[in-house]
Amino acid sequence: MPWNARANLIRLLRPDVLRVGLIQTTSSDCPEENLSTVKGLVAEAASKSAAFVLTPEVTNCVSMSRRHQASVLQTENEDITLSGLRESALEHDIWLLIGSLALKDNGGDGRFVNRSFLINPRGEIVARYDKIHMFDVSISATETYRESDGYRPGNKAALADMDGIGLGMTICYDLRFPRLFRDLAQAGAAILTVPSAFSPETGAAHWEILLRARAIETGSFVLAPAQCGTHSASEGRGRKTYGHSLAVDPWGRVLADGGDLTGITMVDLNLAAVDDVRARLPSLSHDRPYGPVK
Ligand SMILES: O=C(O)CNC(=O)[C@H](CS)NC(=O)CCC(=O)C(=O)O
Repeated sequence: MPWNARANLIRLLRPDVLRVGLIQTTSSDCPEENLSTVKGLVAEAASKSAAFVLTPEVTNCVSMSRRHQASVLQTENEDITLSGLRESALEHDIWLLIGSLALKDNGGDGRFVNRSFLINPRGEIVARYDKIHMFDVSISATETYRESDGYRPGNKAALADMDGIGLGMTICYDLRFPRLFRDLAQAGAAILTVPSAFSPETGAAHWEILLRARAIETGSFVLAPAQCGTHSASEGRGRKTYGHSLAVDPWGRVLADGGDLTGITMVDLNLAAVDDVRARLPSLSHDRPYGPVK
């Protein structure tokens, strides 16, 4: 299909081939600064002909200080990152997954939400997903996280329609819950997104193998844009993240790895691989009932 043959259909490089840009950043705890960095990277990905661009978890603000978050985070309606990146999608005529934004929640219980957005080339929000599984983990004495102290978990899976491509939306720690990925794929997802801010320790041990496992189990593409490096913090302790934004094909092959540094990783997805792999190895349709485990 030629470029822009139909305004309502996603741009393909050639039949079945979707060009994707994974953005890897080291977001600070300053939303204005992060927005300007990410807008630049989105423009760069678009100039390299990406039709679909993805940003990591908490694109707008990486902070371990609930007090600082309370002073800089905004509600969805006010958020400058959301409005700024919707403009970028429109300007560059791309689909955009904002991996997630930390937001104040209207009418919630006072906690923030960790929310992913799919934006279409007209700059409209077509899907939202609130992270379901909270990273409440003590990896070591110095490495502890209590995500549910600050964030209210979601309770709804999100399957979005990206011009006919089923997109299953997840975030970071969700990666450890394979049933969510299976449910999304069985409901029609061909691409599963896992925007992340993984810890360096668990990242080195688990990141690639879990992403590849989710791709293999579901016969889907897995796209995982990630935060990387050492995040500066004006308040509270700083934080390090693992990086290695990854694109995996439905056979479990790593198509691209963003390494340790900020920037864009471009990758072309041959969408026909989804049907091809699922036809050759149809485990996604081979579930059998087995009753409760006793
Ligand atoms: O806290 C925020 O502002 C945004 N949330 C995150 O960065 C979350 C909770 S700390 N990170 C993860 O889920 C990493 C999971 C991970 O590293 C693993 O599963 O091993």
